[in-house]
Amino acid sequence: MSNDRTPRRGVLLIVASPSGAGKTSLCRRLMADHGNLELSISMTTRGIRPGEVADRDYHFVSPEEFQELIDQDAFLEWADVHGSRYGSPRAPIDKALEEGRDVLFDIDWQGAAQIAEKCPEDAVRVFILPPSLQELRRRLVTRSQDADEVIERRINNAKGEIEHSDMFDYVFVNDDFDRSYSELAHIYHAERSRRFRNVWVEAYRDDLLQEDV
Ligand SMILES: Nc1nc2c(ncn2[C@@H]2O[C@H](COP(=O)(O)OP(=O)(O)O)[C@@H](O)[C@H]2O)c(=O)[nH]1
Ligand SMILES: Nc1ncnc2c1ncn2[C@@H]1O[C@H](COP(=O)(O)OP(=O)(O)O)[C@@H](O)[C@H]1O
Repeated sequence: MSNDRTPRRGVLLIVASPSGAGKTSLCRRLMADHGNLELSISMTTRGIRPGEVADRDYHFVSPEEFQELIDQDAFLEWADVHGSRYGSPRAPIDKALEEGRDVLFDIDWQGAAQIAEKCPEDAVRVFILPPSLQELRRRLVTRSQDADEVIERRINNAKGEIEHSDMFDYVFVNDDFDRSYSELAHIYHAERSRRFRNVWVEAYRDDLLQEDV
């Protein structure tokens, strides 16, 4: 019997939340724990923050470069968020899927909707809620990477984003970090195990049925 677990159909795991609810921290840990999961590194026109690394956290580009990429149809999805443009480059996603890997997206509800429409079977949408808006503010202030007016803008946008949580497949509250991480990891594991993604199972099952006992 072969132990080869390919071919398989990859998961497009989309994690969204209002800014500050904790999606980046949860996604980083999920990536660290799962070698087969690749983070989709977005392009953005926003400026780099202290502590961020270009091409690790985002590909930082000018508005003109971003527009050129739209014209070339280089994005699986893109959207205007908090006054900047963000998009998921298509090529690395296609490559990861071809190689049997899963792809993780830290994107907003607009991007989640576009991917779910284009790839309805592969997309799994997870929305993370904050324990309260007051706690959201506290986390944004504690993260201390944004100017005061940027934080206010993000808090003002939070309700609009939370309103869209009803289009997501899974929703949970990020109160205790470890408990929330376990919830996210369980969702990923269950989705990864779905039969239709594990294309190899069919041949494996046939081998089992033909085995002499
Ligand atoms: N549609 C879309 N949204 C993105 C993409 N990359 C990031 N975002 C979203 O843009 C918003 C702002 O992201 P960011 O500037 O990193 O701020 P943060 O959420 O406070 O860490 C968040 O909701 C991200 O999930 C992308 O490629 N496409
Ligand atoms: N469960 C949690 N409890 C307390 N603080 C948290 C929790 N999850 C994340 N944080 C902190 O909140 C801040 C915002 O988290 P981050 O992951 O950057 O959010 P987002 O990517 O959604 O904007 C960070 O300083 C992070 O360490």
